[in-house]
Amino acid sequence: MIRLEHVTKTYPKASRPSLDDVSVSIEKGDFVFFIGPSGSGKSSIVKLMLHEIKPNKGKVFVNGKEISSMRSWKIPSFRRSIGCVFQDFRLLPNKTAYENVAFALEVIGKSKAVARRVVPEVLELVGLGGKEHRYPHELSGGEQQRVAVARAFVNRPLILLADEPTGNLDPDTSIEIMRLLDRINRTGTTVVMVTHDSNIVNQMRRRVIEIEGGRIVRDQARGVYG
Ligand SMILES: Nc1ncnc2c1ncn2[C@@H]1O[C@H](COP(=O)(O)OP(=O)(O)OP(=O)(O)O)[C@@H](O)[C@H]1O
Repeated sequence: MIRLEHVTKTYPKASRPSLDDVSVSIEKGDFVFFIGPSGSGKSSIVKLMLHEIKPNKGKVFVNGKEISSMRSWKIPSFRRSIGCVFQDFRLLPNKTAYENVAFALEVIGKSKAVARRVVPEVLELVGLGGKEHRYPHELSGGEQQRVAVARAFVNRPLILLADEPTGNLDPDTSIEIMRLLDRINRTGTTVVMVTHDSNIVNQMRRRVIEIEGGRIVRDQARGVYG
């Protein structure tokens, strides 16, 4: 599903690589945590997977395609095929929960009729039934993140990337968001999550890949934070 082959990434003006000869393979349906100290290269891995940055050396394969050589006009639709959730939710502030989720369908050309059928379903799934018409500022942080998860999942992506999705949430709310990601994973979606949250990692007991100084130092099935 996702494969990095000997990937090295050195940002312009940097004196040393942020990722140094990283190779990793993530299968369909996996649930993977990327952990490691601040600045170790975790977000850079997510950015490579989304083709937001390009490797200096090595190859990145997503869904069987080598994305490092993808034509630029194909990149927007490629990105839309991956669900993304971030620490800061990134909802559109002037759109309701319903509209935020419906917007993800609109941009891939789905009709309003499809949105009317699918959006309430997915908002129900994330536990926001009845709050469809609230604006982000009328929702708690946890609820906003649920909207973001609904938006990421509404197109039933094969891959969901989550960069510190619980970073702004309290422990109980974080666990609720993890339950959702776990449910999504059980539908067959591959979930890749960057986190500093040791409790979450220790509770979930999924694959843990630890990065330090741009290199993979541990790759453990059913791992702990360490
Ligand atoms: N656009 C950039 N230009 C130059 N250097 C960058 C850029 N983005 C990241 N870096 C550097 O690359 C290294 C890895 O950064 P990255 O954001 O991948 O780390 P991270 O593990 O996600 O950190 P954190 O946990 O703090 O979010 C850091 O040393 C960072 O300073």
